[in-house]
Amino acid sequence: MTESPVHPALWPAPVAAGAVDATVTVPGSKSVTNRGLVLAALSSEPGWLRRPLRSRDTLLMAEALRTMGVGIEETAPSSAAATAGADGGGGEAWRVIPAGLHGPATVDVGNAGTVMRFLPPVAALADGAIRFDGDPRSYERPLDGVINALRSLGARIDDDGRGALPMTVFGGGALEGGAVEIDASSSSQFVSALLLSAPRFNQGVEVRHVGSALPSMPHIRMTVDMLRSVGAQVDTPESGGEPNVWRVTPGALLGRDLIVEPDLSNAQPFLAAALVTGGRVTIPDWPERTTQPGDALREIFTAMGGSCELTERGLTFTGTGRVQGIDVDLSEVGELTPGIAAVAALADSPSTLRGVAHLRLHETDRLAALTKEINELGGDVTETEDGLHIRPRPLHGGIFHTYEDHRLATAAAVIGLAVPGVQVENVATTAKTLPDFPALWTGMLGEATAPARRG
Ligand SMILES: O=C(O)C1=C[C@@H](OP(=O)(O)O)[C@@H](O)[C@H](O)C1
Ligand SMILES: C=C(OP(=O)(O)O)C(=O)O
Repeated sequence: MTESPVHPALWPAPVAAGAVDATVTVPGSKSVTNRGLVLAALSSEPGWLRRPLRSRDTLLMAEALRTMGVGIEETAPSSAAATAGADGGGGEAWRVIPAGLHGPATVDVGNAGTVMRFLPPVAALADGAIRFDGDPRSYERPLDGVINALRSLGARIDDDGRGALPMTVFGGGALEGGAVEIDASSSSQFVSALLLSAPRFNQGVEVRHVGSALPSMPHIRMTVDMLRSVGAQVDTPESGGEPNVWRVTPGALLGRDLIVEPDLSNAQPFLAAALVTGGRVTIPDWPERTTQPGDALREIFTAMGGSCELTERGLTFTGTGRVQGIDVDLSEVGELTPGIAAVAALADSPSTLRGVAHLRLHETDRLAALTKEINELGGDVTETEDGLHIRPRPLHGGIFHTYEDHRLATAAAVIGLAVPGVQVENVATTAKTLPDFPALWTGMLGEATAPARRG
């Protein structure tokens, strides 16, 4: 159904005139916003999401829930409330009003992993047929773990036999739930999907992961934390349970008032700008404690050549002007890989990025795309079985193709800071999670720059 948006235009990535020195306010987290929407929709009372991310992935989530009957109202804060920060900082808020979930409905997942994985369990609780469709790439992304688990928990689902989109969930108004085994080694989102809806299953759920290592564990912790914050009882391996087993007890969820944290993975290109230009970037509202994987950037980028400080102003990252390569296992924080690869391509020593074989099934095959695009600029990147080996080389300008992958586009912009003539194909694809990226980027570069320390 939905054709993915085509924006073939080339965006000339700006070269940094010197060391950046900027404060960049990053919009809300995709992962928190979409979990917040699902949990609020399943609650027994209305709730609020303040500073929600408004991007393609989150608007698709909101629209899908609306088509199943949930009320999601946009509220623009009064100017007085905005000044006082009463809405959590002056941004828009969403009021979510749960209602009886029903079909018939059609859900457009776009290419959002969170929408295609988190909503089938919600649809199984609805009354009526819910059809799921999306961008061509969504047909290729793994969904079998969710489909098979839901079938074994009592749902009726018609797909074309591949265990993938498009498909229809025939909701019966309730789902039995219970114990289920899944192999979630291709996406942690399978586990998150089952846990998020489980308080509403008659028997709750016991999810047992069987298979090779689970990626993106912080995202599962985010799911558990957010479930607990709306009153769900969750047992986890970390809380003394069995390894690889999560249990959710059935029960009503509370409506709550959630202020969405800035998206720390989307802070990555801006922090990378400080690193590669030997400058300084502050991200306001960086949380002191968070389950977001982007928090790991403090350690990873420090190891690559900088220092950071968390104060009441936010996180300030300061580059030294020297960028070192890194040997790092990114299995917990896979979505940071494109941005780290971009910095590694500009470093003064080789890097090995490991533990991210599952990135071949993300928005695009990220390992193949990064290898091809960096090498076409003169780089020396090879794919390994589970990651990338990057040997820095002097790079030159050229077209950087982005394969409708927001993180390929932001990675290209980072390289463009140091390499004249990089043209980013379809920079508008950043709208998946960061619609204002080009304006934020030029805004950052428009703030004071000091003579570059790099080189
Ligand atoms: O649950 C989430 O919000 C996410 C989980 C991760 O998915 P995978 O485990 O499929 O990598 C991550 O890469 C994605 O960007 C967001
Ligand atoms: C993998 C990602 O997204 P999705 O939620 O579509 O899986 C990502 O944002 O890097």
